[in-house]
Amino acid sequence: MSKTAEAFAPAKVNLTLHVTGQRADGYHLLESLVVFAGVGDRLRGQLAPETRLTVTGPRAAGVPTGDSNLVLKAARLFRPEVPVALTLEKHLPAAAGIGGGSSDAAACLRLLAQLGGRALPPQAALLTLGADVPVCLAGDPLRMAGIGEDLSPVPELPPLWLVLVNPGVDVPTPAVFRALTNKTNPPMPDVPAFADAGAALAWLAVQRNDLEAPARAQAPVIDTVLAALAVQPGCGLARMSGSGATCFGLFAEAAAAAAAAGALARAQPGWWVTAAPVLGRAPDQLIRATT
Ligand SMILES: C[C@@](CO)(OP(=O)(O)O)[C@H](O)COP(=O)(O)OP(=O)(O)OC[C@H]1O[C@@H](n2ccc(N)nc2=O)[C@H](O)[C@@H]1O
Ligand SMILES: Nc1ncnc2c1ncn2[C@@H]1O[C@H](COP(=O)(O)OP(=O)(O)O)[C@@H](O)[C@H]1O
Repeated sequence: MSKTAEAFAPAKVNLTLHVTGQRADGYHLLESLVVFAGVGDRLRGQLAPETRLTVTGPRAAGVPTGDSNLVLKAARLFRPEVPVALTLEKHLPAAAGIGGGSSDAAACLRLLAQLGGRALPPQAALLTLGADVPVCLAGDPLRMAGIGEDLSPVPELPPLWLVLVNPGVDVPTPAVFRALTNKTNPPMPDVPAFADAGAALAWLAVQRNDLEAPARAQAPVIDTVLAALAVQPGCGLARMSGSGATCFGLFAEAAAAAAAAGALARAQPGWWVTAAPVLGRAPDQLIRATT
């Protein structure tokens, strides 16, 4: 039987996202505290005569299955090729500010490195897939700067839980960056070591997501989502992730997060709502050989 492996592609969440400048090529300079959630897509692979991709799962609709899928773009970075039959099980909404495609690409790189016994491609190659791919490949809570290539460690975070909410509107990333009027906003201070979840929430509350205002202007339902999250018992912070439209509530208690997710799902059956822990440092848990 040929070798198989499975990789988890967790949702990426920008707990903060400060836009501090713009490069000559138009890309924006960011400073972001990035974490990963215990909810995500799954990618399974088996060595095969040639590379092919099947997309399944509850959020498969609308995800490209051909060459524009970031999984196939990632697979193509291996030269010579590692031919593999891939099944991507989509659980995350696409184009939603939680890096679904970037995290899938990172999962594919881990999977092919494992199955083919190869080294991971260099960082310059990763950036050709997307600015979020290096942080997704690292898979750790990190401070992200530059356009996404400059990653540095942060002190271990206290246990925290997320409620992720996507109202089902599309806000394309380039359009949100284009609509941002002030490109030079104050930087994000160094992330301190937090004594507990309360200290982390207090620090995060005075940081920002600079893309929230332009995204809200394009999709006013984001205001409704943020307001609905903020009033949930135990919600310490409600903010948008990335370029939206997914927003998160941050909680110190798992039970409060689960209760909030239940209440929001009942009140808004058309929204994608899920509760999940913030993952700690354990990128090796993101891949496992299945034979
Ligand atoms: C905004 C962020 C924050 O983590 O997240 P998402 O909203 O995508 O999840 C990312 O920087 C997005 O990363 P990613 O989605 O990989 O972006 P890319 O495909 O490289 O770029 C899409 C487009 O966004 C704009 N872009 C992206 C990154 C950046 N630092 N500056 C930009 O101006 C550019 O217009 C680019 O053409
Ligand atoms: N595996 C994939 N999953 C989701 N979207 C993908 C994938 N491959 C390519 N795409 C395309 O990438 C775009 C960005 O998707 P995604 O990474 O989920 O969003 P975001 O950058 O907002 O976090 C989508 O418009 C989608 O068409």
